[in-house]
Amino acid sequence: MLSGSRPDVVSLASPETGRSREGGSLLLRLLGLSWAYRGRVLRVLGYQIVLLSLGLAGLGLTGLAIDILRHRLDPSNRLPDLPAGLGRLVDAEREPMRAVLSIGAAILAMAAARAVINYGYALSVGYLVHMEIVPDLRARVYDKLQRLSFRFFDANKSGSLINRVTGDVQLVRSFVDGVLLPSVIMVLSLGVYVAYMLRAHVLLTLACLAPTPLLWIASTLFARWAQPAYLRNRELVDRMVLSFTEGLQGIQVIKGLGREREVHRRFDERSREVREQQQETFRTVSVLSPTIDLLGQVSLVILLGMGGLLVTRDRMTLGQLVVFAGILQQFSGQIASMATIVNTAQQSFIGAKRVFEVLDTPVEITSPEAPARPARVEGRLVFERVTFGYDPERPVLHDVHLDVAPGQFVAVIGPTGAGKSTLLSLIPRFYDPTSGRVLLDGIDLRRHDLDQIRRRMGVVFQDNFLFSNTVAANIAFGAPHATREQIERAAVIACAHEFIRELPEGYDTELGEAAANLSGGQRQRLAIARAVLLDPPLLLLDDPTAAVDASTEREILDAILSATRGRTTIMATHRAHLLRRAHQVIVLDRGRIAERGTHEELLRRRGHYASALALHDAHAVGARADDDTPSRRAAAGARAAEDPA
Ligand SMILES: Nc1ncnc2c1ncn2[C@@H]1O[C@H](COP(=O)(O)OP(=O)(O)OP(=O)(O)O)[C@@H](O)[C@H]1O
Repeated sequence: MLSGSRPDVVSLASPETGRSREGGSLLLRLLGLSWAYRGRVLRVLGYQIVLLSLGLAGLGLTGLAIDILRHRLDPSNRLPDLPAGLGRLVDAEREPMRAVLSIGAAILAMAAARAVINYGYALSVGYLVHMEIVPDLRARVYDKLQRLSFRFFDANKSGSLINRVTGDVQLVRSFVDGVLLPSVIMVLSLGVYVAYMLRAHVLLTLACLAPTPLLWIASTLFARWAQPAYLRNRELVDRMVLSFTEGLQGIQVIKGLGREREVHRRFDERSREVREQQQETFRTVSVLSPTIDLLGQVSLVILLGMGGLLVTRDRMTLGQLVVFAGILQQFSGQIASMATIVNTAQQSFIGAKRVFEVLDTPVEITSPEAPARPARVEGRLVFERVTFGYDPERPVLHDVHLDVAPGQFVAVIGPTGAGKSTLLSLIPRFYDPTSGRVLLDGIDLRRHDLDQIRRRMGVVFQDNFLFSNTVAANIAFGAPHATREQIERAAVIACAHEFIRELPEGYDTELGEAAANLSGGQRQRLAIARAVLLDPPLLLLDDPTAAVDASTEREILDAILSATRGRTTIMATHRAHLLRRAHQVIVLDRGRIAERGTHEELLRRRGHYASALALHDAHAVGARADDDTPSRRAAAGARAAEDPA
């Protein structure tokens, strides 16, 4: 026997648990992710190496021009050696101005080349992050969310999930274009600059680089502060997004109860929390950049003092000092960009942690390695001593036994919270039992191929989601390759064909968001058509008449009865019209089967069943609770049984 799956943690890690996975492993993982795009990353770096070389060559040429001019003004100053190509074209000794102008033209040509290469670089980076990394990662997170089990969605708020697919994926992307590429470029440039400076003057270089360790200290201190601040920010944004989506999804209730102001105020509060936290973060982040900038300027002051001394003592030419200063300025510029890199890195680590949490969550409900794939499903369904709890310590179904023969119609009735929906949700394996087994045609559901069994079950809920697409596409949602004939046949079974034909464009009519342009009864019939499209041997209906008013109930009842014909059907319902037609009625009470039998048998017993029917009847007519004595309930149950619908 298979044991029930009981993962202890499906909730995404809290900040505390998340911290253990920080640092090195996160960085390695991000590097691993970037490795998948190494071709384009290398191309982008190639562009940068060319840009760097051109920049350095331009600076070197500027130094040459200055030294040629110095020699012209005072011939005792050494005339620099021109690069071979330029030396052959012009004699700097005899025609210094021509030499300077030629150098100027070369610098201009190189600047033009840099502009073109910069354009190619920008395009390449844009393509890499926006056309490759973000869509790939978003698809991976979305795909994982689709495969995760209901337990995961019970434990995690939609605001946080939405934010992970949208904002956090962008933060992960920023690791590539905001951290990895700039860091490699920075290290490369700094390496070249330092080599260049060392060649010009070792002591001067070491003196100028003396403040550099302070930069690392500043960055480390910042990183330590920033991680928790950025994590808190993501959580606050989660709450704001949740408040926003609830405001949209619950708009009917909000307006119905006149609570717009209250809801607006709550959203404002969430938004204010984000704003205030961001403001605080911004204040601290803003200290980093000037600090690093200031340290860079200290190097320049050292250069001016020491470099000036070297020139006056003729240990260095003025041109060399100018080139040195230019390179040091570039060096400081790169160091200043470190502030942005460190800041982006902290944000991308937090985003990555949250994205990886989703990607790493184990998929609790899966197919076995070698699943049973029976060619035909007869539809015999057996619950064998099934106990289940959303929290395994607190079962909501206790020791449930049930044997449903192929083609039988079983109705489940019971007071609210008795466990009817829960019982139904174990059949398509939305959850697995904590103990016991559910068998389909004698095989444990957990041994079946998950997709195959789900495709062989039609499911209709109390309130069914329809997509903003055509009527036909909605009916064929579970079977996109269904023919128009199959779609229409399903609609006929669901008593929906007539009203669909009367829609402006029939089956091609576009439904609005959540099918707001249809009535409740019409929406429910489309859901029934969707469930019966591929003629599933099993049909599960969870109180399908609950969300519709009395006037549309009759047409749905006909649709339901037509859909159940010839299939094993399990339906949670309180409708006497349906209960009377069930082969077996199960009465659930606090997660246990309290009674079972046919409608008539159970009515005669005047026990739980009669009470449950009566309770429903009493609610339906708005009876007062204090009238709800057992004898009244039984009598009302008998009345409900007479009710044709
Ligand atoms: N996703 C969930 N997570 C945790 N507890 C849940 C979840 N869904 C239902 N429950 C709890 O399980 C118990 C059974 O709920 P269930 O929805 O199965 O009852 P029901 O008989 O279908 O009720 P109703 O007639 O009101 O739909 C209830 O106590 C409910 O609070």
